[in-house]
Amino acid sequence: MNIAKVVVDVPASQTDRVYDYLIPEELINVLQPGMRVIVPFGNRRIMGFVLEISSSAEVDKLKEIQETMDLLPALTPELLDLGVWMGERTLSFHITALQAMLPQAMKATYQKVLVRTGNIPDALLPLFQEEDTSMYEQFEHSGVPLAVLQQAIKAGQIELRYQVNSKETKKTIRMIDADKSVEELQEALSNVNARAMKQRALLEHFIEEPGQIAQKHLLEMYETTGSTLKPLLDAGLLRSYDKEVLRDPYKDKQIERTRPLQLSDSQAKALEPILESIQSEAHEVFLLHGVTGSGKTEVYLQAIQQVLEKGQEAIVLVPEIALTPQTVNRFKGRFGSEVAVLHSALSAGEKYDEWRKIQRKQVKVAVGARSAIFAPFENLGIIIIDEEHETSYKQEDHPKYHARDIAVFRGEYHHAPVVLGSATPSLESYARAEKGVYHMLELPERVNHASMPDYQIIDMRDELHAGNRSIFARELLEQMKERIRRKEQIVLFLNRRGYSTFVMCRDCGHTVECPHCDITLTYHRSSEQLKCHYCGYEEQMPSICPACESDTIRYFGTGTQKVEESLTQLLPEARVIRMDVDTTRRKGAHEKLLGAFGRGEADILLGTQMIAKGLDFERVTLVGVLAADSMLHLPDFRAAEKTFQLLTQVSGRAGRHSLPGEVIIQTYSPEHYSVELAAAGDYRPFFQTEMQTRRAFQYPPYYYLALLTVSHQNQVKAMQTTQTIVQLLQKHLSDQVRILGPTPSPLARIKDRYRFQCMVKYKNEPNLRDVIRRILHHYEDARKKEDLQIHVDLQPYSLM
Ligand SMILES: Nc1ncnc2c1ncn2[C@@H]1O[C@H](COP(=O)(O)OP(=O)(O)OP(=O)(O)O)[C@@H](O)[C@H]1O
Ligand SMILES: [Zn+2]
Ligand SMILES: [Zn+2]
Repeated sequence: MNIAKVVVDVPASQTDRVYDYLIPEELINVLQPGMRVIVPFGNRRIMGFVLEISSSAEVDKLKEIQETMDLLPALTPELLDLGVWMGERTLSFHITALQAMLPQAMKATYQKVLVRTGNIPDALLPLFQEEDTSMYEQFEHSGVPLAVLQQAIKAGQIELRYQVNSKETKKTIRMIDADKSVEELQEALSNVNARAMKQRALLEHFIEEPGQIAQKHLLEMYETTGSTLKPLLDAGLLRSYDKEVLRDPYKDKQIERTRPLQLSDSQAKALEPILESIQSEAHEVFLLHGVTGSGKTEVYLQAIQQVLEKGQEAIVLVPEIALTPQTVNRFKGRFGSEVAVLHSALSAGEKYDEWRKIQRKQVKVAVGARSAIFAPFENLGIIIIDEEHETSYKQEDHPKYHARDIAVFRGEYHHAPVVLGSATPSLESYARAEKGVYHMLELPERVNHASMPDYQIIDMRDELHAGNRSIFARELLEQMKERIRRKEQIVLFLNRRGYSTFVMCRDCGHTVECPHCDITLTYHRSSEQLKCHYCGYEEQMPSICPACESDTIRYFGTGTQKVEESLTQLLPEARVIRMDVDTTRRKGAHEKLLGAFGRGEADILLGTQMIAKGLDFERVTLVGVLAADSMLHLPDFRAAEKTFQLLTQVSGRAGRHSLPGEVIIQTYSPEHYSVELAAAGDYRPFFQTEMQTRRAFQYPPYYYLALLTVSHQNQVKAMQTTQTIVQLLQKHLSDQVRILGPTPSPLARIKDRYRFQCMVKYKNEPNLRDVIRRILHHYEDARKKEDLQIHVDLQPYSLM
């Protein structure tokens, strides 16, 4: 068993295979599948994953593995299997799929450090001496066999950490400890001037309470500063050093512990089959369809509790924008320090620390956005995907996986249930549940007998005809005044997607576009700049029209800033909190703003997508949607579905507790079924209507899609390549497929590259992946040498 099968970190189709390497003497019995190693490749040293240890090789002359990066596998056997499957499914390189499962910090350049975490064996003592850490290099020069170190690591006595060579990944705190015996300190104390009270106090501290203490804490305790400490350090009585700490971003927060609630009848009914699946270890996918405020989270919590009682682990996925402190606290409140949170707002280092807690089995629940689906648990008892319809569960970069598919893979592997929860399930999932592929569970009512809110749809064209040119319909303004009078709260939602503030000349109609992309520039008021959201291009807002030189060039559209200004004019008494990318850029800002709103420090919460989900505030009784149809006109077959989902979610913030809620929807398309049916608050009629459209136009869930996008600086080249690809597809696929294209992409040019696409619609095409793989292979040279790009997205969510 001295051969390792290795996938190397060279993402290209020629190298997308397994290589054999010889395991050197000192790594035999140390290397395990899932560890990363450094191997010679050509004339380079590169990283690779060990997939398997074997006794036979394909070829005779083998190169040797140079060193190992890990002493504990970075990927479990399950995740190694998943890597193969994911690579196949998403047409990604195997190495890309494997890398995607690790936290960012592990992909960067690193430095290995050994950290003392228990009583260490004698052989390793010299490495540490008095310190708690030792550079790995020292170990390499020590002559101690790797197996000894590995044993100590497995026994939890030492930990191997990757310190990324950037500041943010490593967090240390300054510690102070006595550097002399208690007797010596006592003697020193008698020599300290009696008037140096604070110095004496510090020395007395270490006499009475020997042991290390954080400097900050020590100084606070004795209400003194570093200048008191310094003479004691200089005299060698005390010593200071930095200690690495595992960051816990939620540590300092007091989170109130909660207990399981008495379930309503329908909650209990929904929980029952999930518990059964957990108990009997029979994998099943559940679709928990529950209206907003129906208590889905409580069902998740109680299912997780059962899993923990069985000694198993749980993954909970929440969309990025719903990963608010409020959401996190619901899990932390129930399971305390058993919970790790994987959130993209954390620094790379913080994320890495949370990941390590999972790897080291210090936690049992992982709550996080999409990539948390790869949490390296080995005894999973349940996977929950909340708001399962969210398109952010699909990764847009390679590997282009959907978290739902990964969840099902892992659920099958662990014989564990997967629970997909939503008030507005994706059409794909609901259709599967109707067919019996998924097990449908329903929560048709809100908890505590709270009723669903009342709806009003307001046609903004009527407002205009009646002479109202403001952003707010008269009715909405009246209702807002009323709520403020009653000391209730209001949520105002403005959908920014597809509704940007663009600049147009009133005289000639000229709009200012990005010189590199076929898209209008967006006006940013704070900097008076026009920006391109695709390539980052910026220019000064012009004062005269570049086309006709008239000075009537203005910005159009409604941004949150503009709404806020209007509110100040029309409702000067209202206290407004605005939440958008601008006001939440700073770390912790999100939490602060929501906290203030929760404490009633504002009457109106005005925001974009980020306030649509997960918020549960008792006094919110009015929700206003300012532009319901802004998304309807996007070139996306899911436009109606997304509109319906968003309207339902936002509306769901109103009247969740004892006070009744009301929703006012402003729109220019009041007759559109997605607006009407969202107002009716009924999912099924929407599902049925939308399914008919999908069937008629041959879209999912009736058909599968593959989207190929070709881009090149030369427009003709991009077009012709797409044309050839279409011909190849036609030749090699069955007659059942429909191939659309070549057509220019909706975003026809980005960063000076022209983009063309073709779309394959199919029901059953077992050859498809092979054919596409061959096409990609065929263009491999051109992609490298001529800078041709071909992107393949199977089951795409972004069609732009
Ligand atoms: N059995 C119960 N008894 C009392 N209160 C409950 C119960 N279940 C849930 N709640 C409370 O009801 C409120 C709404 O529940 P929850 O937020 O879980 O609903 P949800 O279905 O996840 O809603 P949404 O989809 O809108 O986020 C919460 O404040 C929750 O604490
Ligand atoms: Zn003009
Ligand atoms: Zn641009």
